[in-house]
Amino acid sequence: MDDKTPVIAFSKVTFSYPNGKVLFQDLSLELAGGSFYLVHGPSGSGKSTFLRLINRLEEPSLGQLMFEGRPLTSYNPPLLRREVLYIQQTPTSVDATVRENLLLAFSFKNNRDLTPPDDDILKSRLDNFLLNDIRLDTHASTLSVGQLQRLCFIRGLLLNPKVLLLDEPASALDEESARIVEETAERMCVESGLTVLMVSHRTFRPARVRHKVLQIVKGQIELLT
Ligand SMILES: Nc1ncnc2c1ncn2[C@@H]1O[C@H](COP(=O)(O)OP(=O)(O)OP(=O)(O)O)[C@@H](O)[C@H]1O
Repeated sequence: MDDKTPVIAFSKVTFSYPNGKVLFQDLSLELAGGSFYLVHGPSGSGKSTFLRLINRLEEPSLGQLMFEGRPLTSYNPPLLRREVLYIQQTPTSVDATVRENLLLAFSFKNNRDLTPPDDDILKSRLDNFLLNDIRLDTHASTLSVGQLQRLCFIRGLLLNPKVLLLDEPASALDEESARIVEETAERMCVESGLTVLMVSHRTFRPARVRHKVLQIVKGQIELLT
């Protein structure tokens, strides 16, 4: 892949749910690697669906998507989802400790090539997100929604994705925690070349990187810079 290859490309993508409602019609769009995109649009316009198309949680009815110049369909979905990571609005956990939840993806067969981080690293990540009073042996079911939302964010970042799809990552967070999540995504974009797409109803605007806005309007997406 050369520098000019878009990290994600939509080519004539049409998408509708089984009830027939067409959300995207003949959509073509290129997203540049290492950029920070805010995804805007009215409620129900398709922001979550747009993100879910990018890591194959939804499949287009027509057209195709590419990741780093290759059709999404040519990737093994679990490996694709490791590099193109979707963090959904409602945090999810398994019935286990905080440590086991953080390391969940490392137990998957497809991720056996990855080295799981040790407890010191996990603790420091929790500290960075104002979760310093949570022990790794704590059962995840005792966490609040806001704490779980941060846990899911940390868990995703441990996989070092290339593209981060954030669907309202701060919806359950207080102002300080929300800023930490948003600024961490921004810092990783600036320092590690992570491509970020963020749906957010907050007024967050990245300060260190020139962001772009993807505005969903009537089945199309306008790129505003
Ligand atoms: N699984 C589904 N089956 C049928 N329709 C769906 C499904 N998921 C979403 N929709 C519909 O598709 C449309 C877009 O939903 P989506 O969640 O992508 O919008 P959104 O812009 O993220 O909304 P919000 O800002 O309210 O979260 C909505 O009208 C929704 O009701």
